[in-house]
Amino acid sequence: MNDKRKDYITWDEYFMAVAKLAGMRSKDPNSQVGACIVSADNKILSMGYNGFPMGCSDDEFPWGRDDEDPLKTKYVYVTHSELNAILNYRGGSLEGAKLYVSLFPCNECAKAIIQAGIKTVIYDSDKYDGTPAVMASKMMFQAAGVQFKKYTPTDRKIEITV
Ligand SMILES: O=c1[nH]c(=O)n([C@H]2C[C@H](O)[C@@H](COP(=O)(O)O)O2)cc1CO
Ligand SMILES: [Zn+2]
Repeated sequence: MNDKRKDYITWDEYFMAVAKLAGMRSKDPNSQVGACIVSADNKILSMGYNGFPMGCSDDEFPWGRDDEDPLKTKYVYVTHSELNAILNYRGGSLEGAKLYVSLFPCNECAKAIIQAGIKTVIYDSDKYDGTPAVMASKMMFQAAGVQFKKYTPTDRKIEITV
């Protein structure tokens, strides 16, 4: 029994699973998004999920998507998972870091990702591909030299009992 075990999870599986675990904290009834920021040498630096800013109650602010009054929708209040992960990092620079995220970043998050110095984005769902927000993100990432690559799912099911 000198050999190491063989069925350990890969770095990509680990960090995407951590991103999705963070997303499980989201109160959004429609899209739960999680993000995990990792250093170039594979150390987790920060995590985040989509939610309302501190002091803005999950029970009082609206979670709806459609209303003629934009103030009655979540969109004007919610902080995206990627921005939360960037803002949750209190350790200094994110230059050269990688971001794992369960949904392709919108244009506002893309701006923050670029300005934070994050150089690689690994995403899972791209369900808003083709929308102006995602098209703008992709254009900005390309212009700024941020690599983005789709996470390749494996057939491994990661289950945790807590
Ligand atoms: O990059 C993202 N990161 C992120 O956290 N979100 C959040 C904002 C909202 O709470 C939710 C999107 O809501 P919906 O799919 O119902 O439009 O996901 C949305 C995006 C992209 O749209
Ligand atoms: Zn966003």
